[in-house]
Amino acid sequence: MTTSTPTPDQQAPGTVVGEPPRISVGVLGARGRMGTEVVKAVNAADDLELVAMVDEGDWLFNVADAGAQVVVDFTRPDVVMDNIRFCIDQNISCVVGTTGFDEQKLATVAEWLEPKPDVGVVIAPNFGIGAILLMRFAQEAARFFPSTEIVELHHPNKVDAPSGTAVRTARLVAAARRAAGLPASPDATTDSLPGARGADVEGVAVHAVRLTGLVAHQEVLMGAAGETLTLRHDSYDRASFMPGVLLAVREIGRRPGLTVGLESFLGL
Ligand SMILES: NC(=O)C1=CN([C@@H]2O[C@H](COP(=O)(O)OP(=O)(O)OC[C@H]3O[C@@H](n4cnc5c(N)ncnc54)[C@H](OP(=O)(O)O)[C@@H]3O)[C@@H](O)[C@H]2O)C=CC1
Ligand SMILES: O=C(O)C1=N[C@H](C(=O)O)C[C@H](O)C1
Repeated sequence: MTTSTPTPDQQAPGTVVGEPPRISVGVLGARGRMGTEVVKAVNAADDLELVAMVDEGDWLFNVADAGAQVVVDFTRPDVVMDNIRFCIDQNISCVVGTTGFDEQKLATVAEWLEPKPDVGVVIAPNFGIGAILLMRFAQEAARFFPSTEIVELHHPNKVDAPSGTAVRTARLVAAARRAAGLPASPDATTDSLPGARGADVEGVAVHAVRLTGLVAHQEVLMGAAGETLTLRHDSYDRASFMPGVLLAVREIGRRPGLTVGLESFLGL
């Protein structure tokens, strides 16, 4: 099917001719590592308009006063819930990349959204398309391997460990293992030094490396008798997260309620 823009004489009476209205976007954590990149990406997009930039100590009402329709949050796990609550109260949809969400926090956000049928919130631990695909591949492969461990590797200033992506990947792998009726992993969990075997996320060991020079990387290692499968994703630049963030900003107005992960926005 081909489409063309109607000329003024073909236009229905009362229809305004011209570009569709731009989506007004506010950024929380705007001067942070991710926020800076989001500001750049929004400014470069013809269909989006940056209307507010908020950091710690700034007046959060700025985003509402500026008429933001969508807020993007890359702040800190200890402040993100207050930000989401504020936005929902103000009928502003949210695209949240900040990490630190457990089932209880997700349920709380879903509850806040119940009386707000026009507000959407998407909470995604990773907006990188490759990272999202890695999670899906790990979920698919998990049932074929008795052993799975996850190694996540990040820049030294990361605020949390393990990463939100690694925790979500481990939970998806654990769910796939349970669904397939796999017994607990056969791998020894004893460590002679505390921490040597990593963190236990629903029976999946997660190891966190922090290293100058890295950005965001993850390996999922799976083992069976005589073979291993290694899935690896590397974000070498924070630009890698931007197509996912912009997709979420454009889509969230059409997706009321809570969405966890970007998978459904990608048709996965
Ligand atoms: N989902 C994804 O794809 C990705 C998620 N992340 C996650 O995003 C989060 C941020 O990461 P990163 O950008 O590296 O962190 P930074 O520390 O670089 O940025 C956080 C920013 O948030 C600001 N901030 C702190 N408190 C508030 C507040 N109450 N309101 C508004 N702004 C506030 C900070 O300001 P100040 O410095 O003045 O305190 C800072 O500018 C982390 O949870 C990280 O894991 C990161 C990359 C990708
Ligand atoms: O803090 C980061 O940098 C990142 N945080 C997210 C996470 O914790 O999973 C996403 C990505 O790994 C980068």
